[in-house]
Amino acid sequence: MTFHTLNELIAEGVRGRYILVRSDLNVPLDGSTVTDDGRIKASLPVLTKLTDAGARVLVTAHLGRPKGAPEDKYSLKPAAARLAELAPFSVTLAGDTVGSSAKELAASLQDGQVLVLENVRFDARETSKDDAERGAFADELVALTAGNGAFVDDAFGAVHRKHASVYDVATRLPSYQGDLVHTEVEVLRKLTADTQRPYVVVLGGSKVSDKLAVIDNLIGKADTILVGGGMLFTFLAAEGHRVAGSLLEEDQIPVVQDYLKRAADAGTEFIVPTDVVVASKFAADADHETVPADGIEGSSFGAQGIGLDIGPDSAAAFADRIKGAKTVFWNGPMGVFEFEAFSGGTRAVAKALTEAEAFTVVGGGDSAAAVRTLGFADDQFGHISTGGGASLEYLEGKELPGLSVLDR
Ligand SMILES: Nc1ncnc2c1ncn2[C@@H]1O[C@H](COP(=O)(O)OP(=O)(O)O)[C@@H](O)[C@H]1O
Ligand SMILES: O=C(OP(=O)(O)O)[C@H](O)COP(=O)(O)O
Repeated sequence: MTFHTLNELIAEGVRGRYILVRSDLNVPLDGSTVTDDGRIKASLPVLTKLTDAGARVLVTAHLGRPKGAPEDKYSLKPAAARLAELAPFSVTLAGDTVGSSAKELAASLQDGQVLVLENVRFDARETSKDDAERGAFADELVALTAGNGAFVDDAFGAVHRKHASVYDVATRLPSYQGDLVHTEVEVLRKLTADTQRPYVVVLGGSKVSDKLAVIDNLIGKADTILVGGGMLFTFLAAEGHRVAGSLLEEDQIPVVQDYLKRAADAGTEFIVPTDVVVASKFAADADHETVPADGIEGSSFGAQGIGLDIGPDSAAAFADRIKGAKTVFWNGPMGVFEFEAFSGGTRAVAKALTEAEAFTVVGGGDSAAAVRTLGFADDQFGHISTGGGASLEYLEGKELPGLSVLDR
């Protein structure tokens, strides 16, 4: 695939033009505080280049997974405020996405200024499976560019989503690849073109069904897949164990059983935790204890117990595998690292990556936030990617709608 670049767009001239930029501002929040601004910082260079060149920039972005209607807790307010603090240009947030506020503020936008539109997922059409519905929303976004606009996709974390602000707008406007997307794709392209083995993939996090789907194509590609985070319970259930109140995708149990069956023949080894930290409730101050992975319901909390981290034996086994690898890709925290009591597995995995003599990539909004929150520095890893699901889908060899739509 070849893409029109941001530099080409700037060379064509952007002064006075409305440039629609899809950024990934999906940052972790604690109330209205941004707890990791990595994605905002990663979005700055493209916005700075465009504003320096005199563009009127309209930023589209999502935050979380609202249900197609405005919800205060998913507002881009905190992200836009942090962007405004960091940016050398003026930033305003519209009160809506394509409504009267967006239209009025866009109309009065000056050269070199940025208007962030409210969370695109406040409109159900953004994520609709229906092409016409998404198209109608894309038309309204494009209308804000006043007839002479262009589109820049710089939201690497969302390139695997066939959503209106990622995909459909690119079919309606001259479209360009942002520098962040370019850099991220280059790193992953090199990783897939020349994978040094052993190649270890570490998976965790809470987007369990998304990630279980990705594993299918990693079987036969990765030498070892370490399974932690929320998805480990579906693996334990697939092995016939009871997981009490832990995260479980019951309908995925047969899928995981199939993975486990196919893996050995394909030369991929799954390593599933042998011990788990079980808590009385989902809270920072919950009572907790470490139990064998096949004894979760036997913890003091019985059927109420929730597995919130991998146990220390599993963390040590994972660390060993990671240290023996030549390539490591990690997406998804091993546990609820936001609570200190359940951060041990994530910390151990992060430390092992920093100690491995390997090319290491950490992908995902929360995974990147985790390593920084736990005190690691970005330069201790080969690459910290802004996209978790997007990176994984790239590595499994899937076509990413947000990239293929930009192919010239
Ligand atoms: N056992 C678990 N139960 C519930 N949530 C978990 C568990 N392990 C990890 N998580 C949560 O997963 C979240 C990150 O998941 P995800 O969004 O999939 O990762 P990323 O953003 O890195 O792709 C974190 O907020 C963490 O608290
Ligand atoms: O946080 C994101 O993905 P990630 O958790 O896989 O890194 C992106 O912003 C995409 O969000 P989505 O998975 O709700 O489409």
